[in-house]
Amino acid sequence: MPSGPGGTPPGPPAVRPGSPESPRPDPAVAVLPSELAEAARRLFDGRLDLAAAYAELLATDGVVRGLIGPREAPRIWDRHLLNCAAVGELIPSGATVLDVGSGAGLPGLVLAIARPDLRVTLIEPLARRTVFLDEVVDELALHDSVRVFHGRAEDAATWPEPVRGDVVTARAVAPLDRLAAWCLPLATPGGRLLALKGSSAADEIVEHGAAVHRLGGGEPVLHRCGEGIVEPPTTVVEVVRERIVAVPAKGSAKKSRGGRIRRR
Ligand SMILES: C[S@@+](CC[C@H](N)C(=O)[O-])C[C@H]1O[C@@H](n2cnc3c(N)ncnc32)[C@H](O)[C@@H]1O
Repeated sequence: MPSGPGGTPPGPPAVRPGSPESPRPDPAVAVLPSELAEAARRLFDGRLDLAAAYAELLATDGVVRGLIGPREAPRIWDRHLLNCAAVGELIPSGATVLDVGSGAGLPGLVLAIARPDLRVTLIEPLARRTVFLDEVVDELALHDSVRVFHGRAEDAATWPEPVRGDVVTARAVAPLDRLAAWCLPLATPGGRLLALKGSSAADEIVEHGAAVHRLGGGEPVLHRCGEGIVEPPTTVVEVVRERIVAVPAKGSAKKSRGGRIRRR
């Protein structure tokens, strides 16, 4: 898979909402292609209808509102839903998952759909995106397992009410050193960062391994998820939070604006 900016996998390119590039697509564009049906059945099991409903929301409202590019709509299943769901094989049963930089819900909402045993928090600083995420949670009735945190990962880590997860996921958000700085403080001790990466994953491990270690992470491990199910398999860098290191004082990094979790 080609890499996006910062050595990340190519997330859906954003377009301006309401621009002429983003007319409302025909929902039929999100229909599951027959050649992917078996993979989708394996990954979503009894929740395939829910996955199809999310695919349609992404390919219609998600495009119209500029959350994903119009060219992504026909490849929602292979590049986005199946690619993200494959990561579930690295997540233990009943885990608490934080998805940093969820955007339109990738991979967090996909994992919540595929794995009803998980408790998922979607962390996203842009209001336009959290409004969409809240609406999808409503529409798909995922309230019991999904909550949306409106704010940056750095804010979630230092919030008075701890936001912590056994697993912290991130796709197309930042290079590995920055991800480790944002995500390791959100992992419970012994918990893990799972960074979905593109073809630069191995190079990033070499480049940022020392920084990851300084931030309390163990040696990064490269995984290929969904072998024999999705093509290409999803490349994931796993980092265990081995040590607790002090979080830099607020204000020493990028200025933070606080965050909130919408409660129901
Ligand atoms: C390229 S998008 C990827 C979205 C989604 N993960 C995907 O794969 O489609 C990067 C997302 O990271 C979010 N983001 C950027 N900095 C962040 C931070 N410090 N904490 C949490 N999210 C952040 C952005 O708002 C944006 O939604």
